[in-house]
Amino acid sequence: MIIGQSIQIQRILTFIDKLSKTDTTALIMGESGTGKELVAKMIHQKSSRAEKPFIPVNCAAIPSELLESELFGHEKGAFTGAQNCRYGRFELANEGTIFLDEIGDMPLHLQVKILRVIQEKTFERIGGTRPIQVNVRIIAATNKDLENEVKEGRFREDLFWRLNVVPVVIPPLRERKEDIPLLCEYFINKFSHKFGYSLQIKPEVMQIFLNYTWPGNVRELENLIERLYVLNEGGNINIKDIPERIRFGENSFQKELIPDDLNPFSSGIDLNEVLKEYEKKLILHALNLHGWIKSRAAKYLNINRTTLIEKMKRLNIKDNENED
Ligand SMILES: Nc1ncnc2c1ncn2[C@@H]1O[C@H](COP(=O)(O)OP(=O)(O)OP(=O)(O)O)[C@@H](O)[C@H]1O
Repeated sequence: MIIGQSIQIQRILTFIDKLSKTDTTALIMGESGTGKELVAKMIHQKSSRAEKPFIPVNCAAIPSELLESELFGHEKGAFTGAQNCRYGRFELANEGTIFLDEIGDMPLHLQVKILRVIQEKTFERIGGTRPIQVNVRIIAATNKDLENEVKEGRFREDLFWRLNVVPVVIPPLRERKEDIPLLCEYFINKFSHKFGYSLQIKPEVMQIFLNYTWPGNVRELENLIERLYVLNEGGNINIKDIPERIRFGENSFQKELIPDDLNPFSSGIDLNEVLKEYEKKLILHALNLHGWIKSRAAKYLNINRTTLIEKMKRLNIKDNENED
């Protein structure tokens, strides 16, 4: 089930409906963990091939020297150790769907064979001469910029255009934050069946989730909820239960970058947090420069003494006992 109320997810659901009524090749693009395999499975399950196999192949996880035999199989005696004839995944997926995950990592010589399967619906097993006919729908996915891979010569342009007939782009979770509460609810519900108890996320924790950038996308959120189930036997989830990486992730990263005004903040800026840190630095600088005499430091900063005291309290700057 694909969860999400964002416009982007609603649009993807419409795409899935349309794609499941046809037999065209589809290309799903998105960062790791955004749900590419889930979308591919859903297209298959809603299609007329639903009763037939859905065969996923992670092209990046299988060493390139094994990938060809994994995909296309081999004849008996095709190479040392090939004692029996072996069916490849294309044959196993016959009448169903093959999901070629991480297709951007597929070696060029295999891209040619894939192109031929798309165009002619035939291939040969390794060591074989007899063309084998298959009726397989191909859905491919990638987290790479395939157009760029084409430019760099690592991906065949003809295959790119063949795959890119109907591109589906799944945006990262940080670009559809309105899906986060729904996804939390969905995973809490899912794991409550497995663990036999439930969790509640406090609003301040949800705020942290909304501020975080989720580089591992939905998979990271799902893993976090499972982890919270393992470590907390039910009840409320408080801020202290959340790993520091998520609690302070972006902020601790930014703190290191503050001295350099023009640093490239690759994943966005929490302006209030950065300004607060910068203000604290300037106030500490002024206080140190003037021996922690607040009236002088305030004058140096061109603010009132009372404003300085107020700011020191807010920024948690401990007084150095030097009263003026
Ligand atoms: N919108 C969603 N609703 C419910 N579950 C989701 C959603 N998106 C992703 N998931 C879940 O998140 C996990 C990761 O999704 P999936 O494996 O489909 O991602 P992927 O993009 O194929 O990742 P990778 O590129 O690393 O292979 C899965 O458990 C999947 O069920």
